[in-house]
Amino acid sequence: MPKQDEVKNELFPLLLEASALTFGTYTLKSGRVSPYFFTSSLLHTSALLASVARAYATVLTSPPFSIPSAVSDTTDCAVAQGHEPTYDILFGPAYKGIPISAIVTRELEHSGAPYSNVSYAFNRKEAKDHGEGGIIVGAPLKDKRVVIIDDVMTAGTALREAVSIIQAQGGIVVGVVLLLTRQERVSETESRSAMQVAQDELGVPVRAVLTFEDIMDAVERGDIKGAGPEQFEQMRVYREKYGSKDFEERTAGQATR
Ligand SMILES: O=P(O)(O)OC[C@H]1O[C@H](OP(=O)(O)OP(=O)(O)O)[C@H](O)[C@@H]1O
Ligand SMILES: O=C(O)c1cc(=O)[nH]c(=O)[nH]1
Repeated sequence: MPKQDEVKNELFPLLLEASALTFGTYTLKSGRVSPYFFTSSLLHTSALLASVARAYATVLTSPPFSIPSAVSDTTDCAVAQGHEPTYDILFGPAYKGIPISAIVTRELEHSGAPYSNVSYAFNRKEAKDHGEGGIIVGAPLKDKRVVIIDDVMTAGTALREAVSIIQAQGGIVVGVVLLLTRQERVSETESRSAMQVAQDELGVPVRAVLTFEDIMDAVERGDIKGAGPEQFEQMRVYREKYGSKDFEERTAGQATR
């Protein structure tokens, strides 16, 4: 089983146990009214934080975020020296991205010497006008390769804000890693997902440990306490309204295979 599927299988039941996924009526940052909500702020125990950190770190230490290290030619045959990161900094957008960027940076220390200088940074939602001032906390971003780490992506507003903050500081966005992509269209006029738009426009990899499809499948199987056929139908209707084009294309492709 691919490493990233193993991570998903380990993490998903823990998220459910922590009630990080709930069903009801929720107004989102985008103004959309959703029948489900993912609350990463409930992942606050040391055991859960450890699992969350491992999940992100697994993605970040695998291609395309990590690449084989420079080969050594001290002998006639070149020998690969493991992997090294393609990034210098993990950036967590305020607020929920903040603890995540810190715990994942800490977790990377277990991945060997090439990761020991990976740093974290995050923004303040309001600029500080005393002390060190400014809106960035953590590593300076100028000329650094930055991966954005967030919990969930819906319409991509938080991601766009993070990209402009990083670019204004002279940083270079080289990737995005999320816990959950809700696979929604960006807007009425942009039917691609926020994830696809970010990949197309920034030209960088965007990955999520879990997808909306994973949640739908789990609800359909009856694996989630408090979510049955009624919730499945509400999610189906919500997907009709806000599902992205790339999501539709993939499910159509699966149906014809
Ligand atoms: O893709 P989008 O439509 O932007 O929605 C997703 C964003 O919304 C939430 O943050 P939010 O800013 O609501 O709150 P927080 O301060 O609790 O992190 C979430 O943590 C994502 O960052
Ligand atoms: O789009 C959002 O605002 C949003 C969705 C979600 O599932 N969880 C969250 O924290 N924010």
